[in-house]
Amino acid sequence: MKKQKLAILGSTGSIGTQTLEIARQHPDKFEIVALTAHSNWELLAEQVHEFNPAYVLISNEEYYTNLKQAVSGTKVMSGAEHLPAIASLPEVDTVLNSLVGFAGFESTLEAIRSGKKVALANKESLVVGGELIMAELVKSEAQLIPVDSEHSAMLQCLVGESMDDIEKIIITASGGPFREFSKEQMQQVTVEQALDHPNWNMGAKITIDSSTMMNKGLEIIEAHWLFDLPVEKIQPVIHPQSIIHSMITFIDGSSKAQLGLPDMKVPIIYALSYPDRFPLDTPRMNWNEAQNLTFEPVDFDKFPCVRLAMDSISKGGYAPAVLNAANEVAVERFLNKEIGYIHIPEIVKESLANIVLNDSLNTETLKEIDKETRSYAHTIIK
Ligand SMILES: NC(=O)C1=CN([C@@H]2O[C@H](COP(=O)(O)OP(=O)(O)OC[C@H]3O[C@@H](n4cnc5c(N)ncnc54)[C@H](OP(=O)(O)O)[C@@H]3O)[C@@H](O)[C@H]2O)C=CC1
Ligand SMILES: CC(=O)[C@@H](O)[C@H](O)COP(=O)(O)O
Ligand SMILES: [Mn+2]
Repeated sequence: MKKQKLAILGSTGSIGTQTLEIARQHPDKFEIVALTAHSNWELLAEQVHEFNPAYVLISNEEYYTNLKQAVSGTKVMSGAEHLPAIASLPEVDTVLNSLVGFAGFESTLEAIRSGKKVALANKESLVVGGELIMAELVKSEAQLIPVDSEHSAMLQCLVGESMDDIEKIIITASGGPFREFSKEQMQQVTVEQALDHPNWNMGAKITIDSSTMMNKGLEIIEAHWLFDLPVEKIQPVIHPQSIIHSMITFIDGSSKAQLGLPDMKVPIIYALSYPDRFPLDTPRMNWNEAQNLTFEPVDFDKFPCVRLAMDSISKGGYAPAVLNAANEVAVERFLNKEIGYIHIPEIVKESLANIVLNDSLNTETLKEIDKETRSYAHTIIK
């Protein structure tokens, strides 16, 4: 079998390193052509020594010299502006986009324009520019396969089904570390508490998003674009065990669910092997050990970010990009202990109310609105 040639954008992160674990298990199936990181040049250099890619890029130029001196036999590049070029390298079959935030958008777009198979972890790409990405997808031979666990579950439930038969998607949410907190307790939340996700070990930004449930809001927007469904047909439900990764209810009342331990290697390998499956050596569910699978409604009052995200997609245009940029700034400032936890939804709400652009959507104005919103959000914080 011909090896799948991979470019992993964000190879030093949580998803990137797990993708490399999969490549390590399957040296006969994957060849690593390109790796990128932002600042962690030491880990990137180790990855280069192990996987020997033809290209390596460090987006933070400060670390170019360190990286260049640490590796040989690989083309070393620096600067975030070159990420889309890595995503469209002619020798690459599959782009695994595990960058975090808006920084991943242009690479997704470019990978699709150049006809790649795109295994997409970077949900923010679809949040900010879903309309542009889906328009490019229909024009090219590219494939867009979600890595996000819920969307992978949806895709797996939809194999062999007709899209017309979907009544609704049930997107599950763990509820994060503050599921049982009162609104008063939420006022005192610390960074350490918010980074302590009950089920998943992930990068810092998505872990904070899970705690505010903005993650679920972003994922509803992601599902809206991936499966071409109105937001009203995507219902979030709290499932604290994170065993059911999502469900589809069909027009005859039947529902399908995809289950498994909370382990991102499963959706990652599914995206890489789709439409086939590759074996994966990872822990299995023990079905003899009884475990309760429970469900609760989402408390939209305690987690206002979910509604803000749903409203932003209903508003359309640039609103989701404003939501995303304000959230990225608020999360970063919270992680730096510069604002309180409860300020995160406030900053997003105020940005959405004040930044409006009615122009038709394109990449350049998307970049401008992202920049403008970031600057506005920092101003509110001041
Ligand atoms: N982790 C998970 O389990 C899941 C993650 N996702 C999504 O996948 C994406 C990646 O998440 P995760 O792996 O947790 O994130 P991490 O923070 O762990 O990793 C992010 C990666 O992107 C690089 N990076 C960070 N900032 C920039 C930037 N400005 N420009 C270019 N590269 C950058 C980092 O480099 P460096 O290490 O040098 O900083 C790192 O390689 C996110 O969109 C997230 O929402 C979705 C579902 C599950
Ligand atoms: C693993 C994954 O896909 C994350 O997006 C996960 O869903 C986060 O958990 P929450 O359900 O708490 O947002
Ligand atoms: Mn998810």
